[in-house]
Amino acid sequence: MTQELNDGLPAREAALTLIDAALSRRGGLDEAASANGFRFLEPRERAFARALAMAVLRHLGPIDRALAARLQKAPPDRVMHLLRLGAAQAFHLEVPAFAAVATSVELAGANKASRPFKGLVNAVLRGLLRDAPTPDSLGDDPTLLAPPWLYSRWVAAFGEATAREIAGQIALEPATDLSLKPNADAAALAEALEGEVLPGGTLRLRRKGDVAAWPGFEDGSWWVQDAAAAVPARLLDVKTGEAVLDLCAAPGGKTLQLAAAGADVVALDRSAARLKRLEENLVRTGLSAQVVVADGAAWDDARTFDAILLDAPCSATGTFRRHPDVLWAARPGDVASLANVQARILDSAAGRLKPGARLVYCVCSLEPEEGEAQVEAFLARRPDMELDPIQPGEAGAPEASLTARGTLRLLPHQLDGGQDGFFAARFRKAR
Ligand SMILES: C[S@@+](CC[C@H](N)C(=O)[O-])C[C@H]1O[C@@H](n2cnc3c(N)ncnc32)[C@H](O)[C@@H]1O
Repeated sequence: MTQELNDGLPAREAALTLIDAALSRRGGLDEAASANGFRFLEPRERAFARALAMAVLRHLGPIDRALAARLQKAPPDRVMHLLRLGAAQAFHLEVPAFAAVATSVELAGANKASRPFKGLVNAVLRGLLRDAPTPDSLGDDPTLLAPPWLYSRWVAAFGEATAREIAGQIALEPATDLSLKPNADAAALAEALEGEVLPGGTLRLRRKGDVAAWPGFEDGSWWVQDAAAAVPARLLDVKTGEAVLDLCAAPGGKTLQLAAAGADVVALDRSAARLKRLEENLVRTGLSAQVVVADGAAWDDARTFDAILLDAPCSATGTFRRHPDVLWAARPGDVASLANVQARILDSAAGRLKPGARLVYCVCSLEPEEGEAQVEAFLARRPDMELDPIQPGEAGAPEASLTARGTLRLLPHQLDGGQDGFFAARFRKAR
């Protein structure tokens, strides 16, 4: 083993931890990435470990299928992750085949649980690289990129052709999107950051790296927010001085939009830890909001509002471009139980609106139970609420995302370069 390959071993070992955490529990990847063992790696190693784990998770379906064809029975988890890591490096990260194999074999030998499988790791990876030398020959077919149960749901909801388009986005690395403060010079920032201004005003960049070092970060001219995630707050069209409640606010991308538009914002969330990030974002951007830690369904406060944004907790299946782990950690029962939570918070939101006030409900989910079905059930429960149809081209949303009902079903492939999957609907309370 050369020194150069040895240098990459801590990052690869850390990647194994990330993969294991991502596949074993919801939120596991983020948890593992903020654990001390990971944070104390050199920044370069940390970035490499993350890139390795992402490459595995973005291509997990096809990689696992190719490996399964070479394994008589499933090996222990660590061995399976090592095989996945070897395959992802060789097929998707331009790591030379010999290095992908040698480092996986070395790491197999470094641990008691995987040591007996050193020979298997070597043989399986060598065979795979010999017989399937390109990602295409590995079978990087969109229909394999999502877990089968989720893919079947997307076929049922959107049809086979659209489900393929959606799933095809799983393998692609997303751009970085920025939301700009209204007084920021979009053209100057676009030039400085080599970005493109999208309809609606999001600045899309291809650059990677430490965003805190980019022009405009320190002076709070922008914050990172996916193009689709920026749409719902625009739909509220808030005015200076309006009383606005952001009912599931943290880490605060949408609160910043509402505050930047001049509204008097209450930013509520159940998670104090996530609200800390929201407060840091407010300080950096020089914006203000009243921050409240509470359960949005049971907040003991009698105030009513001109507008409410409810970006509800959800299965987050639409965020797979940056969080491919959500696809593999989600369980079929999650959608129904989250839909119940959403309904409770929606009802609470309706009770906090002034007569004639607006409510925007959104979720970063691709699942109809959390979107279209949630809207119909809410309207049936609340005769005092009516749908306020969204107009074509409103808020910078691609026209293809507008449904016949006047809600938005933003799908990942509907924007050149991709976007998160989101659902949004706007309601108005009777006067
Ligand atoms: C999709 S995220 C919100 C993202 C945020 N709107 C933004 O743009 O940055 C959902 C949030 O709902 C919060 N949450 C979950 N259950 C809640 C509840 N019952 N009441 C209030 N917040 C809740 C979570 O802590 C999480 O921060």
